[in-house]
Amino acid sequence: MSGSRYHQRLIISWDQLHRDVRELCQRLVERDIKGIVAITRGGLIPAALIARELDVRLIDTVCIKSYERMEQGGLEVMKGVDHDGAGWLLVDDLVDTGRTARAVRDLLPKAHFVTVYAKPEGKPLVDQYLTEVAQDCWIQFPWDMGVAYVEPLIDQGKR
Ligand SMILES: O=P(O)(O)OC[C@H]1O[C@H](OP(=O)(O)OP(=O)(O)O)[C@H](O)[C@@H]1O
Ligand SMILES: O=c1[nH]c(=O)c2nc[nH]c2[nH]1
Ligand SMILES: [Mg+2]
Repeated sequence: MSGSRYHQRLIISWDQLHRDVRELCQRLVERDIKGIVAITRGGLIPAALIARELDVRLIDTVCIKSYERMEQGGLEVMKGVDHDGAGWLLVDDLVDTGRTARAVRDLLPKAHFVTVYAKPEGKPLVDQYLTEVAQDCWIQFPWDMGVAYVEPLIDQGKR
């Protein structure tokens, strides 16, 4: 993270993510949802979990390419949709600077836009989110991590 605008890291486990998405769903359960549009790729996982909780079978995608690791590059919409989002739930894992959200909002202005996590710069662009995270915090998602063996302290030459 040296030299980057991220100075903290928030590790999110699969279990934490699942609990967070379920909590977000508590606030969505009353809505009449035509279908879900997931913003690839990060939105695909919460979208699948939301679809299970709310019994939604119609799922579409908006395919966007923006970040390469922690660096934000040019934003490319690889696939859009042919409607304005009315009645649809638009789902992403997080909103950070809001650049992705702004581009997708233009494509689906009438969708109800939700993310699991939101940082201050991006949060005004979504209709609902569960947890606010500091702007300088990198959220480390479980699909970008793996379980690794940790050497006992006694064997690490700490004594
Ligand atoms: O608010 P922003 O600054 O635009 O950042 C948020 C976006 O960045 C991440 O996607 P990313 O572009 O890394 O692609 P991915 O979902 O395919 O991993 C995340 O899933 C959001 O879509
Ligand atoms: O995995 C991620 N964590 C983040 O905090 C983030 N911000 C933009 N894009 C991101 N991807
Ligand atoms: Mg994304």
